[in-house]
Amino acid sequence: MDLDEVLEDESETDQGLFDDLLSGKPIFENKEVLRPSYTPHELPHRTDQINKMATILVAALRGETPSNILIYGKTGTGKTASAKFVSQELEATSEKYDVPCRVEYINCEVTDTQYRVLAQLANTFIERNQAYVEDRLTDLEDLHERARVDSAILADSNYDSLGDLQAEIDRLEADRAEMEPVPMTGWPTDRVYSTFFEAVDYVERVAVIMLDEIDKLVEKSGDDVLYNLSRMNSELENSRVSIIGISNDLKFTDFLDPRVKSSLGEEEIVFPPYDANQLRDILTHRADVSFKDDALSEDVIPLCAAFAAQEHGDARRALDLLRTAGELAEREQAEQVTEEHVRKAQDKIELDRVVEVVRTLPTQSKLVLYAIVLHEKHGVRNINTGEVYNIYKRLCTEIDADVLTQRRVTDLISELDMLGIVNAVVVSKGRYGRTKEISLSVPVDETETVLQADSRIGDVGDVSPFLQARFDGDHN
Ligand SMILES: Nc1ncnc2c1ncn2[C@@H]1O[C@H](COP(=O)(O)OP(=O)(O)OP(=O)(O)O)[C@@H](O)[C@H]1O
Repeated sequence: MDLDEVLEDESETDQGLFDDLLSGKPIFENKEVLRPSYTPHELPHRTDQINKMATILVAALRGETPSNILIYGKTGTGKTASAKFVSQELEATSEKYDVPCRVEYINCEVTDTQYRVLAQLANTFIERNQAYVEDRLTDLEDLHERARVDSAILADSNYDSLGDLQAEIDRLEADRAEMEPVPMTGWPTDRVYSTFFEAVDYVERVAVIMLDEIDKLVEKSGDDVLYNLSRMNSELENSRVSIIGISNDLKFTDFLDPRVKSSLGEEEIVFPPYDANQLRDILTHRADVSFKDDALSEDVIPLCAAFAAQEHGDARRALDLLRTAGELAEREQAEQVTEEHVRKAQDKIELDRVVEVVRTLPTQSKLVLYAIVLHEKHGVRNINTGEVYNIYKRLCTEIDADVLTQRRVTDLISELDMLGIVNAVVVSKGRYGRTKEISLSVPVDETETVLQADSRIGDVGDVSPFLQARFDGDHN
């Protein structure tokens, strides 16, 4: 087949679906760098916090117990990224100097009960101990082989005789047989705790336990696990445990037992929100690696930084905006990312947030919201609670759901208000008292689509004739 034939042949099978998309100049050099999962090697404007953490944790490298640390700061202020960066450095240095030091990271939003936290810790240390025992056994069995040929080599070891050596091998094998992982449910908590305790104390080491989103753990399961972890050191013989707690919520320690509170908060490090200039630096650092040269027009980074600074200085939001703006430009096959793309990205992120919030509402709240949406769709705004309630009741009957009292519905409306989905303002009606005027703060069509995607709400039949009559009656 010559070239012409190949081309002709290809044109028959290849519809050019991807060619168009590939033909534009690429915007990104490496998009992964803008994703939340990426841990940056450089964290501008966090030097003070990183140095402070390192000054406290260096004790671990001296074989001492580092003070416990509590890290506070709003979302997206670099707490997790900084703590992970310091942990990686700590473990790397501990390997370099052969000091046994381990950092265990636990995300308490996922691992949110005392049982799960202890089980995860126990299993990690059991795995480490198993690896340690395997290595030791390999070395000792090798020594045993060689000593059987020439027992003189034992003089350089810790063993006086082949019998001693064999006894140590037997002991390790017995330990190995006993190392049983903790199941993810089913054991009494005491047993999980003592298994973790024995696992961590099996060899000499400093274990730094990093509890990210620690406030979620306390909220869900109380402070027992923190109490148990913080008093372990007085009973451990070989190892030491130190805790780093990370929290968005400055007030969560109010709920702690005073002993836990003072032990956990031995050192406190605050991560303040970033201002627009700092966000600009952070974005510039990341953009250098993630975008092609000249892919960003001049005002893109300052605008992303300004938008994110308005939202409590959140670096995650700033990076999301930059990545989404880049993706929108890529989709349009634009040569450059522009201010317009950033504005569209801002709208898109906001809409995604709303969709997520609405999608995860409980059914009753969805019904109340649907009642408000239906009013808006019929051009009726600023309705009062009674009007919402009437349609809500009708919707409940349609899908056979329990009908809540008007008082409960009022509470649900307040919750929707707090989530930023509706706007409920109290207005005075003179001598008729005060009433709430409720309107939707989010786009009506998208909200309706998300609500209808719920299988129960999707079952609502055609309510428009009923609604039309009602609206006509009430508002004309
Ligand atoms: N100084 C910085 N330099 C570079 N990237 C940063 C910096 N601070 C934060 N980031 C990035 O911002 C995103 C959010 O940071 P991080 O997860 O550390 O925030 P956080 O304070 O732990 O937030 P949350 O409490 O919501 O978990 C991550 O992608 C992180 O890499």
